[in-house]
Amino acid sequence: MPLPRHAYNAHVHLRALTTLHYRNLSPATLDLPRGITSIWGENGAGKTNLLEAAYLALTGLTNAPRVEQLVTRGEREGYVRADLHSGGSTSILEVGLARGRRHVKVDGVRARSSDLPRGSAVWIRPEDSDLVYGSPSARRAYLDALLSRLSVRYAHQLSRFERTLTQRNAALKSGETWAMDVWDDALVTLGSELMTMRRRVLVRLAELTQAAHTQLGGHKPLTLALTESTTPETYLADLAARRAEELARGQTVIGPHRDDLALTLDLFPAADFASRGEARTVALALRKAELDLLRERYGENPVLLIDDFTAELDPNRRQFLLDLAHSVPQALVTGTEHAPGARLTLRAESGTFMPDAAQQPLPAEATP
Ligand SMILES: Nc1ncnc2c1ncn2[C@@H]1O[C@H](COP(=O)(O)OP(=O)(O)OP(=O)(O)O)[C@@H](O)[C@H]1O
Repeated sequence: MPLPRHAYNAHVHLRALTTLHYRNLSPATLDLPRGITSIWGENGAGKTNLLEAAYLALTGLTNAPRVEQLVTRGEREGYVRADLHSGGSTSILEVGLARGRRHVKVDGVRARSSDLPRGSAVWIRPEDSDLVYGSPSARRAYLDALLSRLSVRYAHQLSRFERTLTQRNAALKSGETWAMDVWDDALVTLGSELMTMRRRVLVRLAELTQAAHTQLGGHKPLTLALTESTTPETYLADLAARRAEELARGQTVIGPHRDDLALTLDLFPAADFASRGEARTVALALRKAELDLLRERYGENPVLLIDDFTAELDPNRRQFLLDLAHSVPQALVTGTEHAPGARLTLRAESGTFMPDAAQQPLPAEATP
């Protein structure tokens, strides 16, 4: 079923993306129209790097384990900048990468990563199947990242929880239990709030994921549920009951850091039983739900970043991706061939992106 075009009026428009010393990308500013920008080229040309740079500049987020990896080898510092039109005005979002850290500015003023508009982009990647096949930590990371983008409070409480957990684990390892009640109280307060917020979001996330799964032609019933190691109501008592085990293992064995987002297909755990195609369909449904939740939360359409639509061999799923790209006001779509219906087509080659003369551009749309 084709998706409605431009279901929401308000949207963000990434007008230009600048990169300097970012991975293999040549320093450049790319002017980007609304509609689909197709970026195509051979393996290793830098297509993923460009989407990663756009995601970082828009949201302040990265999947890279270390910031150093983002800086061009041999350089000391890197930089990305997004000229973002949203809500009638244009903001300049800048992320500097230096000494292993991200340095953020919004309109020239120093800011925190959390000040960037976290609902401004959704990134769909071939690796998303790891959400289904990977360990619980991959699904927890998806849930935590999504909730952190929906709620500044969640992001804040999550980082406080993680700090408290580290300190509590250190106390367990050293056997210094004299302050354990203090750690327990802090952990339970923070962890219970995280669990409650996860439960609340899960209801809508499940509805939206199931709807997208059906749209994608997934035939088996899909369910999403939280597998919880404890509950807000029993957390404190459960910690006390597990104290001896925790001391023996030197770590906190229950809490939201141990929970999972259980995905079942036809009542069987998708992680163990889904076929490769079924897993890909579930992963795409989760990303579509992320897009829907972000636009419900912020009332704006995020910029959609689709990495390697050509990796999608199933015709239904490939069409779904292209329909999705057409259903939002702006999408950057990479692949080893060009995406049909693009307003701008860029040929990627060794970290450079040149307008593709062979592709007839569509007429530009008026911008406010
Ligand atoms: N920090 C870095 N400095 C320089 N080059 C890097 C850095 N990090 C990654 N690269 C290189 O960037 C190149 C392009 O990677 P990228 O994943 O963007 O390619 P791609 O066009 O998406 O390819 P594919 O179609 O295979 O996914 C790779 O050859 C990689 O080695």
